[in-house]
Amino acid sequence: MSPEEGLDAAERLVSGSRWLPTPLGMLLAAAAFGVTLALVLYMISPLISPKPLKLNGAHVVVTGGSSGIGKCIAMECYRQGAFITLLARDESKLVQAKKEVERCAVNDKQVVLCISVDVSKDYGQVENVMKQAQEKLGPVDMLVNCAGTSVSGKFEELEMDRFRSLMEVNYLGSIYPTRAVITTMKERRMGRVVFMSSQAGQIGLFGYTAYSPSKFALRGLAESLQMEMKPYNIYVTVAYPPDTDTPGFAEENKCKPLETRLISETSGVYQPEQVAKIVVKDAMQGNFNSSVGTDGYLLSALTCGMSPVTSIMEGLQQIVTMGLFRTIALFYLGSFDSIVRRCMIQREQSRAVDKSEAPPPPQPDPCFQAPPYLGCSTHVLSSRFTTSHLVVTPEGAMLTSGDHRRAIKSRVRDRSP
Ligand SMILES: NC(=O)C1=CN([C@@H]2O[C@H](COP(=O)(O)OP(=O)(O)OC[C@H]3O[C@@H](n4cnc5c(N)ncnc54)[C@H](OP(=O)(O)O)[C@@H]3O)[C@@H](O)[C@H]2O)C=CC1
Ligand SMILES: CCCCCCCCCCCCCCCC(=O)[C@@H](N)CO
Repeated sequence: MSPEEGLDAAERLVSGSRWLPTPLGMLLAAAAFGVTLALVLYMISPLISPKPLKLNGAHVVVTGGSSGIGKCIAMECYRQGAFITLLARDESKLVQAKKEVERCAVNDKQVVLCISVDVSKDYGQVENVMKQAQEKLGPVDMLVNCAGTSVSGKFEELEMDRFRSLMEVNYLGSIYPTRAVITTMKERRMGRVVFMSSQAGQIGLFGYTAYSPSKFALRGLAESLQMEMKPYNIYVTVAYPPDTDTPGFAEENKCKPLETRLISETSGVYQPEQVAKIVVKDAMQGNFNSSVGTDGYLLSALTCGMSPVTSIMEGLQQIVTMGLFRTIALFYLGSFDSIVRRCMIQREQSRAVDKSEAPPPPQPDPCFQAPPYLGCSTHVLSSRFTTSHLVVTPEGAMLTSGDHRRAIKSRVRDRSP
């Protein structure tokens, strides 16, 4: 080879486009790497995921099992062959729920037991009831703490006693039943415990100064308990449902501030059957987190904090999406603040009109918690995410769009002579 030829060859090597990565080549390599990584992660994910619990023949205790979400959870478990104990206070509701659950039987050995008890008052009583249930149906495989209630209202208008009573029912009412079954679960080295929090247990909202803390508390309890119980193969699930169409929800709506209503509308209203299906599936799989709907998914990813992960995919998703979701969240927060501000301005304007133009309105329904307004005007409260028509009636009621509006209308009709 002459020196010129050698130089030529070297030049070809340096500039040799055949060997240098092209953009397409780089893309392919990245894709191959991504696919391999996903495959490896998928293969090792069962190593950190718990072994699913089979419900066939299992004993499931559902507190608050006589109504709403709790009743639907009991029905869902019964459909999978479980034996059920329902706990709640009102005996007639329990008997009615027992009948409904029994209709979901898949074999003729299944039993529904119901016992009346207040889960929030006396630990001794709750312990006794759990003993009775375990004597009849065997050790508890899954405990679903669903007994709970909600009250909304402005901080300074809520009765002082509410702050204590919500903490008692929603928080202590979950501690007592859990404490009563956990020792046996540890001995058997198996079990599932579900806590029913709420999306309002992930974000503090206008009107929920008494309710939200009682649901946030469950998260702290669940994280601590999970760390203690993991070596015993006991898995804890915290469920964070959005508004769900239940008797409890209907009751709550009677006295809900407009702001709370408008903000909650963001994530919609779900059916208890939908919520129950998701919660039961997550509990069986031993997932720490159980969320419902798109907003539920966003909220859970965003508020994962130091909570345990139960699959590698879940962890990866959290890592990748955190910044983006926080950005979206800032827009949501902005829109919630704007709802609150507009409602306040609205009230102040109506109050001013009220002062300048007497006659005094008829007795306002204290449940609306809105000062009496005069005149009938339509305003539009809108944000990027919520658009609702706010109608101020002569009686002082504020009507919003959709179902709430119809519901309130009928209430207004009922009240008028
Ligand atoms: N519906 C919703 O929009 C949402 C609800 N949640 C939560 O889900 C759970 C169930 O709600 P939902 O189905 O709407 O409620 P419901 O009011 O329809 O049912 C509540 C159940 O809990 C029982 N209960 C209440 N207090 C006690 C008590 N002290 N001791 C024993 N049992 C009690 C009730 O029976 P009894 O009164 O006879 O005792 C009833 O069986 C609650 O914890 C709630 O906070 C969370 C997010 C959204
Ligand atoms: C990326 C960020 C996404 C943020 C989405 C935020 C959505 C907030 C909606 C909160 C709804 C609260 C429902 C409470 C339900 C409840 O517990 C009561 N109904 C009980 O009766």
